[in-house]
Amino acid sequence: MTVSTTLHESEFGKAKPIPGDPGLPLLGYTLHSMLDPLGFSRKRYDKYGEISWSNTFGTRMVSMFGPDANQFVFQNRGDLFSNSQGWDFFIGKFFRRGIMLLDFEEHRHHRRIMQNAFKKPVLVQYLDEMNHPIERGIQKWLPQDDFFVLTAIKKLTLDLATEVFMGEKLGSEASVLNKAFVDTVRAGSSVVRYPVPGGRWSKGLKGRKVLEAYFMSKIAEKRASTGNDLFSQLCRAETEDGQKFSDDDVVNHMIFLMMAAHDTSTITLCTMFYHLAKNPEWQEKLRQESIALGKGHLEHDDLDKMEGMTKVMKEALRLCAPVPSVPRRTVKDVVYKNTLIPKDSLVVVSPYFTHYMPEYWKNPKQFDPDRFAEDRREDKVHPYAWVPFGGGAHMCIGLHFADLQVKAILHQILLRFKWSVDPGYTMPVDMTSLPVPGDKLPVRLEFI
Ligand code: HEM
Repeated sequence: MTVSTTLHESEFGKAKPIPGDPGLPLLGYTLHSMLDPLGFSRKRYDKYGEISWSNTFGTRMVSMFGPDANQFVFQNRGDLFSNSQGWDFFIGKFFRRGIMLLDFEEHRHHRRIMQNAFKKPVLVQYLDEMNHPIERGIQKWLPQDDFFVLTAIKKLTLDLATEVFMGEKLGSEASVLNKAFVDTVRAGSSVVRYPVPGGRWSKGLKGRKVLEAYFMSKIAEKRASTGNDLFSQLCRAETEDGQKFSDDDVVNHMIFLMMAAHDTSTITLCTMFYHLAKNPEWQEKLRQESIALGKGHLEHDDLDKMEGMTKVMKEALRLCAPVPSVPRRTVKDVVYKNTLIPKDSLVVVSPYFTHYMPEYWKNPKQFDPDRFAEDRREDKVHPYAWVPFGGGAHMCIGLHFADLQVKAILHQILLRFKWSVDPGYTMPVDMTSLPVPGDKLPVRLEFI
């Protein structure tokens, strides 16, 4: 692979411009990329190869496809790509100064502090704190023919976030916070991207203010507490040389973390639910695995024992990457495989597209968890072929948290319920924001 991190005279001379075309007047390829992102990306890849430009979302966007491109962008050797300038257009107003929107040395500094809130002993505590609220949540579920999985899982993960992240027992304050949080998250996908009264954008700005005021009002109490919730952990988090977060940092990181954790875990669980409904033999296999464990609540040491569940989770993350594409902006001229990406280009890599490349995956559209079995390990064909959590300096800090949360929830559900869909059913995926079941995924839910 001829990639370089610094632009030498000789490379600059030889480098070609990025191929591409603008698409329709005004709209460009916005509709294509929202309605059928996979088909659209495949056409671009077949026509132009790994890198091409188009007009999408009212701006010139450079798409980079495949594992080599993922590696180049995620590794970001030489600090070529800015995260903050990439994400800013989409979520900057609502999640400003969240860790994913920081760059380079400042980002590394914040990450070193935050890492302390995600170490193994802390994760063990999060899991302990989570099991009872999960049980309380799913005990309220009742067997029915049209059980909407997305609605139920969203509520469960949001309630968990309030308890495990904020340390709030559910009451009137929690529902105000939940609403503020939902409004803030929804605003990122507004079509009208300015504050029309009553519109998504202005609700998002209001929601952000409510969250800021709430977190700020609790800081002193949390700094003094010995609580196990993420909020207390961030207040206490400290590097070996004594670096800590300021009050503003804690507030910004909490608001970002709530968002990063909630939708992504919900999407993963919905995808697992769907494929386990379509493949009842896998559902039963996982149930037997959970029964064999012999306990109602999963503990941290059990995570690696859940072999079947691990494979199904990996396959769900492959089939539906919760963060389907990841933006960056070049802060200098960059040469990638002899193509010049000029400074200030909006660049997007696509875990979603990579996960469906037949060049790397056997029958990529098929649900086949055993592709992750030790004797196959299709994901090992390239270190950046399976990238639901990204890679490099900004790689998801919550990936182990996600693992334990998703598994702890699914374990309890499997022990209590079975679920199915009609054989002809196919779940529509709404890709206008993050990929969610377009029909909220109705299943037939029964007690086992
Ligand atoms: C299945 C669930 C999840 C998926 C698929 C996922 C995916 C991702 C991806 C792709 C990124 C990289 C974005 C980039 O490079 O610009 C990321 C970053 C991040 N994720 Fe996750 N995530 C998940 C769950 C979580 C959870 C549960 C948490 C917190 C508890 C979390 C916290 C974060 C944070 C803080 C970052 C930014 C890290 C940084 O910039 O240094 N994520 N996630």
